[in-house]
Amino acid sequence: MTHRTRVKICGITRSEDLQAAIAAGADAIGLVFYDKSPRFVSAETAASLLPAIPPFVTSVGLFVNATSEEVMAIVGTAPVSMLQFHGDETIDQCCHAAKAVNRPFMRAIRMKPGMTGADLLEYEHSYRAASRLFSGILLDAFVDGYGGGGKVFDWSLIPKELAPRVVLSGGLSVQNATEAVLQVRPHAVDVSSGVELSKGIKDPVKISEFIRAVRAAEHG
Ligand SMILES: O=C(O)c1ccccc1N[C@@H]1O[C@H](COP(=O)(O)O)[C@@H](O)[C@H]1O
Repeated sequence: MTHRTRVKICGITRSEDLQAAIAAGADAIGLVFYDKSPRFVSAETAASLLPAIPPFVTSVGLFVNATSEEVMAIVGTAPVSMLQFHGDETIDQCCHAAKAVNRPFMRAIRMKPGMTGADLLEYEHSYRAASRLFSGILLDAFVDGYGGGGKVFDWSLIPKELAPRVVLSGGLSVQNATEAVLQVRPHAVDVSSGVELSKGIKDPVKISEFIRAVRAAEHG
């Protein structure tokens, strides 16, 4: 049986980009609540976008070093269905914030030079043991500014046994999506800058070609 690789389109800031992602078949929509990001959306903007997200499409709120109180305030206004912690948060901070809003969460791990597959297995194990709200790890390249840098990391570092539970991100695009899915066989892929016209502005053509490239790999 072929696995259907889930696709998250991250960094949506505008209604027309949201519509394009949904029409193309995205499984998840990422909203960046990090005010230093060019893809930042306020809780109010996010709240205005959320009603257009249909059932069975997950809304993901991305946070970088936010306090539990800040997460509570944002989710109170914009009730996303899942959290993504993409900064330097500790395990305790992630678990505490997720518990405060009773939402499942993903932990982004930025692949620092020297990080090994064993480190990834250890991270996953520690988070899983720490909270029932932990949903999985997202792997990204290590870039300045925490994320959205369009940089690819060495996929061969991902242990085979971990791949089916991983969200793969970092520099994915129409050009490498098929190869990424064929090589890694991740649970899901996450893309932001690779489907943009300019920072924070998505390209509907690139979104639909990206999802088509992922689907093509599923039969490869
Ligand atoms: O998109 C951002 O601006 C961002 C800022 C801070 C942390 C994470 C951010 N985005 C996430 O980074 C990865 C990789 O993005 P890209 O595809 O390489 O551009 C992805 O998960 C984004 O959601």
